[in-house]
Amino acid sequence: MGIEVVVEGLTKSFGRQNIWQDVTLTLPAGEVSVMLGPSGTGKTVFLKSLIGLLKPEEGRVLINGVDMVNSPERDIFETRKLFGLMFQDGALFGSMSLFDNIAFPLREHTRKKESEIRRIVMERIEVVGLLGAEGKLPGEISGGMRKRAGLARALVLDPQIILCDEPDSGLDPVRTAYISQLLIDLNAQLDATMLIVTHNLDIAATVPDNMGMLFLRRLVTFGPREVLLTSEEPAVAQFLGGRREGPIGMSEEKDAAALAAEATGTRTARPAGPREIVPQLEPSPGLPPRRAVTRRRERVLGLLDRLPPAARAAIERTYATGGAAPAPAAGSGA
Ligand SMILES: Nc1ncnc2c1ncn2[C@@H]1O[C@H](COP(=O)(O)OP(=O)(O)OP(=O)(O)O)[C@@H](O)[C@H]1O
Repeated sequence: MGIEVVVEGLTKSFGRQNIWQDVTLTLPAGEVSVMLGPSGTGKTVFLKSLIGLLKPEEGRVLINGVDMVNSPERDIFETRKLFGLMFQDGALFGSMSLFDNIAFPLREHTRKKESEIRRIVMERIEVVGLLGAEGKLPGEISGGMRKRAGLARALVLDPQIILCDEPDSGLDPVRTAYISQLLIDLNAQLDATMLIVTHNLDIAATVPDNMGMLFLRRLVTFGPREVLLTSEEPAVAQFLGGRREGPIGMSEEKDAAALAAEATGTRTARPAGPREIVPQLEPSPGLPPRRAVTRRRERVLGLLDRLPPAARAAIERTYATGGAAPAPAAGSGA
């Protein structure tokens, strides 16, 4: 089963530029979580901080008792082996075939024989639907295939924590839907803890068990998906509605004048419709059910008293219908 990741009071700056401060959240073991946020809010910096590639000035990231910020490098290096990383562009070596790209972590970090490496690589290639393409160079395949190859490479060391940075970037809506399904299928097969960074509203609506959002150097919220999906926090509602009206501007934050003008002149603005919570994706036929589902249900029902009323009602509806039927979100979400 995947491993819980506990983030406590994390603050990161580059020189005088603060990226985010006091970020506290827990990625529940084996569940799928999504981190949303406008461009430049430090989502990639957050992923890199979780694996200890960037060092926040304050706070801790606890994984199996190792603090990825402050523990000795030796422990951080060992713990990093628990992770599978999928970067935005697939981060493949251009001169190597897909097979060699995917085999790379095994050749680099293990002493496995070539026959064993071949077995593992071909298994992962099959999981991501790339059988037959293993001899091709990254430049000979589409962006979607490169992403899937990047995902296959992230999986060869049997990760217990998988981090995906914008798995949808550069993909059309259909390919994005396939990637969404693949992420859920992987979770069903591996039971790994997963964190996906994305701007994509379809992924946000259908994939995660939990969701958070970074905005204005803070974690706006993090919790069961229903909390964010029913949130009336202006930045969350604007982001999920994909609207111009609201506190998020072209360069992250609107100034006061722009907000005031908007407040007096929005009569012509597109009205916000009610938000719906669509059902979460199920694993593809033939795959085992996600083990996270039962654990999550218990965990979330235990949290109910502490959640906002709209989220509570949405969770109760989800579980009353076995999680399969759509449930309208309470409130319009501004
Ligand atoms: N190594 C670095 N040194 C200095 N500044 C950095 C470094 N890495 C990231 N930054 C800055 O941190 C900020 C956040 O970057 P990051 O890539 O994490 O944003 P993001 O939310 O992932 O954006 P996007 O959604 O556009 O990918 C940016 O202003 C970026 O310039």
